Amino acid sequence: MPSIRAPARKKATTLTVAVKCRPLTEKERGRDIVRVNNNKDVYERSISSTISGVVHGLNATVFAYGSTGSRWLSCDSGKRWNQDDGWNIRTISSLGPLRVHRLLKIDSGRIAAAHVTQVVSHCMLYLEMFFLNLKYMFLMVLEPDRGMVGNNTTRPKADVYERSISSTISGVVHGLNATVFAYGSTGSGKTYTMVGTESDPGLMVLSLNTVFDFIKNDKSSDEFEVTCSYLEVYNEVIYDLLEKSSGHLELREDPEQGIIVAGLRCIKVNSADKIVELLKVGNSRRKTDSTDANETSSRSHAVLEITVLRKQKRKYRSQVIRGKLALVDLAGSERASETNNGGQKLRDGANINRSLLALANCINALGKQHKRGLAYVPYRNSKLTRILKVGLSGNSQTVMIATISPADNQYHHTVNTLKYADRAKEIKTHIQKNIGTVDTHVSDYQRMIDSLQTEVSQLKTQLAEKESQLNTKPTERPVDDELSWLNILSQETSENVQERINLQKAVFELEETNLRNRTELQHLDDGIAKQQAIENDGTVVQALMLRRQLVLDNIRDNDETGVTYQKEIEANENRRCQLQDMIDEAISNNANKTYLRILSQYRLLGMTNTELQFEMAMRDQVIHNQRETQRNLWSLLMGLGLEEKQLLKLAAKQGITIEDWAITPQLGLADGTASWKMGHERSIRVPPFSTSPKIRTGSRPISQGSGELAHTYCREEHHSSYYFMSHNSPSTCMRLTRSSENWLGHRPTSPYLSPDMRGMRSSYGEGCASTSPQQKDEWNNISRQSHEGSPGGTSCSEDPLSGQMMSHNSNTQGSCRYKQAEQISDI
Ligand SMILES: Nc1ncnc2c1ncn2[C@@H]1O[C@H](COP(=O)(O)OP(=O)(O)OP(=O)(O)O)[C@@H](O)[C@H]1O
Repeated sequence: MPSIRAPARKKATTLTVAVKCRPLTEKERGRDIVRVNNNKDVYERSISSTISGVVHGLNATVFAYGSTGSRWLSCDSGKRWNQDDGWNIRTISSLGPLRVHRLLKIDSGRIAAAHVTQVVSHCMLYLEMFFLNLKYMFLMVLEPDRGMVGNNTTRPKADVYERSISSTISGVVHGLNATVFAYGSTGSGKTYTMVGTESDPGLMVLSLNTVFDFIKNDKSSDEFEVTCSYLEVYNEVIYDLLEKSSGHLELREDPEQGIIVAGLRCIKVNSADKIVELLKVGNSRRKTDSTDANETSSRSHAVLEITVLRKQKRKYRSQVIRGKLALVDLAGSERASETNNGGQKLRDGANINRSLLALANCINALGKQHKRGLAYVPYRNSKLTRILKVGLSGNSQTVMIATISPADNQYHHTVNTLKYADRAKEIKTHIQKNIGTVDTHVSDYQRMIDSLQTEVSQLKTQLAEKESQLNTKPTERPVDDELSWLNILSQETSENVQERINLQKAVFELEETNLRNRTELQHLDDGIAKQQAIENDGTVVQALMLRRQLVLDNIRDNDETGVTYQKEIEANENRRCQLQDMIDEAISNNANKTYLRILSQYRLLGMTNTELQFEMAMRDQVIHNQRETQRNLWSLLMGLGLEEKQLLKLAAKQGITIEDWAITPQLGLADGTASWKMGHERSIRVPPFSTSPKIRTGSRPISQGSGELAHTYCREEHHSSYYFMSHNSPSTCMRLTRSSENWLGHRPTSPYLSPDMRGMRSSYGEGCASTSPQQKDEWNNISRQSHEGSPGGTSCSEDPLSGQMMSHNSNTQGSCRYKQAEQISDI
């Protein structure tokens, strides 16, 4: 019986941006250019009583009057407010949370900050200030007490914490995601803010205390489980800080959980102290170095992730909610001239700057409110931005702490940081509770990957044994050299695969964005034509034209980026061919067949693993889209005037369970014994650049067995034909059978298919953008051949890695795949 679950309610929220200024260091004495000017007094003494009238239904207007030139907003300035600066309380509406803005002010190269703080309950108060130079408003500005770094006279971090993120953190125990990251130039105090010291613990420690305090004081019968992981991204490689000698880790995308790092150690913890211990160990492994700008400069980005699983036992059923908290300490942006670095440090710096630039570009794209949804957000340009993706635009309540230095020589960095912080305020995220059951489709894939990983680790052990044997035989030294050379090749191959996957995904996302843009363009054209023909409202037409131009500009920009990606894909493909030739040659020349076979198999499994992740990401994307469609369907139903109660009653009559308050991701994917009347809708991705997404109705659900989640079928899944791999001996072939219980050695088609096949694959821009009827037929033929071409559904094609012919097996999946091909061919 299909169970139906409602889409979790989403709440739009904006990034909370706090600016934190560190104290001067001894070296910087007397070079302070930052003033945090507290205007509380001004407020208290002049307008607070006026404002409090607002909650009693009175309107209030405050304006400043005075001659030009005075921009200070302090009580002693004599001339309080300046008209040019334009104090302007614009909107006062009843009921709503209080908005407190603090202001940063740039004046003739000196930076000053002013803030307005006052709590006026139940009244939304927008205060805006305009300055001649730059205009900044922040939710909060955290100033240092007047003192020097090291004199321990700075404002206690607990204060910062209380005022900025404690409420965000407590959401985590209620199933919400939260991200807190510190952003600023090198030496501005990011690590101090996030990690802290023994006497002045950072936000990481304070957050953990909040989480555990909550759990300790919880009076319900809920069970809690807290796990923690700690990773660093150094030179674009991810390492596990909780592993003594961590290997390189890979990123994987999950529609529910966002980006996850495969193989990252998650440790169960039951006290904040335990995590602090782990933090200490992790920090000692972190790559730091001394530079001219900072004696202990972090050369990597570190991410501490705390997951809180809360098992709620309810009367009728139990549910699990999962909140995740990511605390990120970024490496600092730096100028080579300031750090005086050379060699490895210079290279590290370049990598740090590249990933921070990628982050800045994402913030820019996301912060352009008028362009929201139109511009492509280049998350894929760095591991850091992929890790922060959920925090920047997904299901997360996010706090950005912009750290600045008060010293004059940091002026440009400070302005830069403030610029990005200002932009980041516009970024919107959507938070929703993570309520779920464990047996989602993800667990199937996870099992498959786990099984592959087990195999990979077994092969690793065999390799290590073989290597130690070789090391004990001096006569075999040349073989040893050859082997390490092969290892390098193997490593390069896997990097090449990873790069290809990233590029494919980037193209995929880019075209997804442009698909939306083109859909909007079509609607705009229709709207303009209608306006011109019927209503002829000049203002509306002008507005539509303006929007049209904006959309067109974005399409052009995105297309240009797409061309660059295509070039990179070609270069990547050429490199792959070179690597393959080298490996093949080595295999045919080398006598140590056993070792090479293991090595080759190891390499293939590694690639299979990566490809599976690609496959999963694609599927996840489809599932994600489908959920969106269902959400829309649900809204439609509600919009039709149907009451939730009626709907639930109707569903109950049909024997359909509706979990909680609405419909399920499985809507329309029933197993045939029960059906949702409006169900079986299936969102199918249309080729890029077509005019509108289509929703299919009435097609028979394809199921792999009762109770199992059916999968969404769409164009990008077509590359997932599974086949046997034939190596030296057929007996060593991996069995590629798909079952809902177990995935053994499945191998989806390589991203490096023969050109014909590739043309049909998910690489948008290759296959999808221009799929002609002829191509569709060709694809369908290939698909049919591969699934029913030979007895038992076995057919042959070239091994993309070895060039040998391989048999394809279409097991039970075959007929389903053939159905998919038919469905696609009508699009
Ligand atoms: N609020 C503060 N109170 C006291 N000392 C501070 C404060 N903030 C920073 N510092 C000190 O300033 C120096 C630089 O800080 P920190 O290492 O945190 O900078 P960072 O931004 O993380 O630099 P990088 O990006 O190079 O790692 C350190 O010596 C730190 O102890």
